[in-house]
Amino acid sequence: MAITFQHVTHIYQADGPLAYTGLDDVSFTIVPGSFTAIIGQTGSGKSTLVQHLNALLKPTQGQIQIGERLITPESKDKHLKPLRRKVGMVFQFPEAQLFEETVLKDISFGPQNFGVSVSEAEKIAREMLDLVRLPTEVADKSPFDLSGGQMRRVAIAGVLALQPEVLVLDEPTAGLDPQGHLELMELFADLHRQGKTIILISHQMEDVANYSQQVLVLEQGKLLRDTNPEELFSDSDFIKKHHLQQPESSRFARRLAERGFEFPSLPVTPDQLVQALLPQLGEEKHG
Ligand SMILES: Nc1ncnc2c1ncn2[C@@H]1O[C@H](COP(=O)(O)OP(=O)(O)OP(=O)(O)O)[C@@H](O)[C@H]1O
Repeated sequence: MAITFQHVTHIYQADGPLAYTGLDDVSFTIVPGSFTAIIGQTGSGKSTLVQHLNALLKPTQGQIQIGERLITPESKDKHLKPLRRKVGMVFQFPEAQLFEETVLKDISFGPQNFGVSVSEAEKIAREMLDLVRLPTEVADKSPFDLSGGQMRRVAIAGVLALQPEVLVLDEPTAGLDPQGHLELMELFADLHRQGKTIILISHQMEDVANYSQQVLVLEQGKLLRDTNPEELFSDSDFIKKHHLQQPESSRFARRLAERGFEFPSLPVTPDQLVQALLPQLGEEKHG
């Protein structure tokens, strides 16, 4: 399912004295099956942008094509259920939205809400537990008796239970320890390999470098760059000017090697990596 924003502007409280432009004339396309990172300083419009992906917010101007569905400022709130099923949203700290008395009931709530029978929904829920790598024993526990990382997996399993084509993740690893962080990122990478479109809001440039194929850089509601990690992190001036960080180079360098780039022997500093890559990027672009 492709997603295309065409000149999308979103103004909060557009008719009042406190009108504020959250997104400003933003255009881009996300192709099916891609892994897109959305980055930018706090308040740059990342959450505003992703809330348009399942029409929680609608554009004030412009339009958005999400698969077959066109969302315009005039779109009504009716018939959005199919879209909301196709685009799964994992908000920040999703475990705060757990509410059922058992893990199984929590995960099967979504499918049941979409008309799936209780037994079928529970079957899906068990499959999702496996998918997010939680042991089957947790099914009958209260979600509130689990660790923070496990609770988050339950919440993500609840979103995945609707079998969305697109998974939107708003800082999904915030507050997790490094191991929990890595395990979740690897889970998203697996889902991506299985064909899901992944859209990730992240402040962690390491993840942007290691997992994404497309990077959208926002600043004050404007789309500054629609690029890829190789080009983005090769542009030291842009990185400095917009207060972004260079990722640690070693894993990123390995990833570049897989794509046929040559790089200096490890370990390398980000600057050495950039110097080694710049000419090669030029060659890739032009020939
Ligand atoms: N409901 C709202 N009403 C008015 N302004 C809002 C509303 N929601 C967000 N904003 C403003 O829109 C701008 C973009 O907010 P948004 O939450 O999209 O940023 P963000 O990039 O996701 O930030 P963060 O990294 O802190 O989550 C901010 O200046 C914010 O204060």
